[in-house]
Amino acid sequence: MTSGSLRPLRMLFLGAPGSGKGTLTSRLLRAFPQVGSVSSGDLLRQQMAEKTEIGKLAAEYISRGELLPDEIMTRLLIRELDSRQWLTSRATWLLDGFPRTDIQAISLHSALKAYNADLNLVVELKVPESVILARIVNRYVHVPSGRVYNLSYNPPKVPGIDDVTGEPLSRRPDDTAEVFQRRLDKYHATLKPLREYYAQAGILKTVYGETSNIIFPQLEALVKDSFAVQYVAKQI
Ligand SMILES: Nc1nc2c(ncn2[C@@H]2O[C@H](COP(=O)(O)OP(=O)(O)O)[C@@H](O)[C@H]2O)c(=O)[nH]1
Ligand SMILES: Nc1ncnc2c1ncn2[C@@H]1O[C@H](COP(=O)(O)OP(=O)(O)O)[C@@H](O)[C@H]1O
Repeated sequence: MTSGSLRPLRMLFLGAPGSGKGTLTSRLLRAFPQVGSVSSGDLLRQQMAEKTEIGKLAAEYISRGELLPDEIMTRLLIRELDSRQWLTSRATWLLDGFPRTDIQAISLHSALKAYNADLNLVVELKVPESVILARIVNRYVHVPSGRVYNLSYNPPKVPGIDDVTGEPLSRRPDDTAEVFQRRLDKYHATLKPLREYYAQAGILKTVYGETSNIIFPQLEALVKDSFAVQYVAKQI
């Protein structure tokens, strides 16, 4: 149910690579159809597939498990939010993968403040590293849609083929054990100041679990109870 007193949801997902941000975002959007989402990683992979200038640059950084420069990512994401008409106090959206550094968080805050459209919920996913390392080797993605599969957890109906479009799935160039470890190290290095920034702002919440099925109900409750978002029947 929506109510006048509750605010539109503007949420950021924080979580280690492979912790389930993409998976949980898809489930949240099914439960709350009004919410839109932007994944910075998906945006970059689409740019890479289209071989744009930024896509070629992204390929270099992503293959090394390094973060792209803050100002490039901030410009890309603000442009994306603007193109979706989300820079307004009435907008409801979810960000996955950006901001990822405190510099990006400060830049996003100053951009959104001007529209009275700032983030009002940051959720950190806490999943044991041993669990996520095992997932990465089985991850397949459908780049155009951002849909995520896993050979053991949620395999495609037809091997190597996206369930919805019938287009081919692909492995991510940064999902090798070596590059993944670098991304994990980078995540830990950038998380602390980012977590402190949002804890200071009073909008940081944490959800825990070894599986997305354990985490999802925690997420659903966080969103349903505090924000003006339409909730459709429980997702099976
Ligand atoms: N075994 C298992 N795999 C999962 C679970 N949740 C997500 N996955 C898979 O683990 C991989 C990482 O999930 P993803 O949503 O891409 O994580 P992200 O990198 O944080 O966006 C994907 O292949 C998912 O299909 C889970 O609860 N159990
Ligand atoms: N906000 C960002 N700042 C800098 N680089 C980014 C950002 N978002 C994504 N990237 C680049 O794209 C890669 C893939 O991002 P993403 O799909 O979010 O990966 P994961 O969630 O598995 O870490 C990152 O490892 C990084 O190289």
